[in-house]
Amino acid sequence: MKNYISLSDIENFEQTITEGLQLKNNNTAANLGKGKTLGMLFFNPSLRTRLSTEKAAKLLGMDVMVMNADKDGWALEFEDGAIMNSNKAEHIKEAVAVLSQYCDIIAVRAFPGLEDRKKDEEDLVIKSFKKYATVPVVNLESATGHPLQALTDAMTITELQKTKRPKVVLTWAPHPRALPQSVPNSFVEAMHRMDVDFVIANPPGYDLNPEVRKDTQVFHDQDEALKDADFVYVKNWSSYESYGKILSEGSSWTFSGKKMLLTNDAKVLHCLPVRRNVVIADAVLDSPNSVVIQQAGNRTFAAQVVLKKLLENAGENS
Ligand SMILES: NCCC[C@H](NC(=O)CCC(=O)O)C(=O)O
Ligand SMILES: NC(=O)OP(=O)(O)O
Repeated sequence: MKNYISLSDIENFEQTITEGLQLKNNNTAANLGKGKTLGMLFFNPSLRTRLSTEKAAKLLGMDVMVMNADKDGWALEFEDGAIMNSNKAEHIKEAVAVLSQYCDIIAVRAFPGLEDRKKDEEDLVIKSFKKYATVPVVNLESATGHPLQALTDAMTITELQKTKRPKVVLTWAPHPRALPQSVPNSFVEAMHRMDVDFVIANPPGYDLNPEVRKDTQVFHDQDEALKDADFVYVKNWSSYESYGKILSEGSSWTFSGKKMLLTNDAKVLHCLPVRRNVVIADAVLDSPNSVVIQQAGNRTFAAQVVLKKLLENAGENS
């Protein structure tokens, strides 16, 4: 693996899931990253991604540098040929070229603006890092995807599945703020690469990008979709069609104890942070069906297997 920008950078998905779960039980790569540095740049807040990726790097023996690039760095210009006489002090070309000398792997978080669909779909920040970096680049959640989260989700389902082909439901839930489609996009991509019976439930107007969901069955009736589910992934996202908009409060879509009864005693996943009693009810989050803490724990090992593959590839090429 040269970079980890999207799930498609993983060649053998099943093998990667297995390797991630093996690392959880037995850290066989504790020295692989000795003398190497991971640099992480955050343009948005984070708890899990920041700390689990730092931990993963340290489990591989790497040094880690973290920067809140939105607050502490110079305002970056991304446009080619820009005349920089306004508020942007540094061009991405210099910034990334410099970072590539300090770091052996660069990881970046940059959420979408959710105002201009075309612009967000260009995923300019992460793509620019990839373009100008001379070292591998990792996506810590970009405008269109959150592939470290999706690998974690796939590992968690694999770890917990009791049947060969479980039913997995991705359901939309309400939220007071407009959120990215990045997490559901990458989760859909992950489910397409697993042997699962996968469906999506969301209100009308919230259908995800057709290029991502492909031929996945979409229910606009949540109760119908939840029937016999073995895993329910609850997540809010803003509208893709009416781009970035909140179309309805949709409180009837909150994942409650009553909704839980429609499922096959399903395990409930969420990437966190979760708004209690808006997205998922206390009765569910505080029940044994909720696996959100185990899921967040797996973030470390998803990050570890990705960093391991990037280090191995760099080692082969040096
Ligand atoms: N990576 C975890 C999710 C990050 C982001 N959630 C948020 O911004 C929630 C913040 C809030 O609840 O106000 C999202 O949905 O993509
Ligand atoms: N799930 C996730 O990415 O969490 P953070 O936003 O806290 O990193």
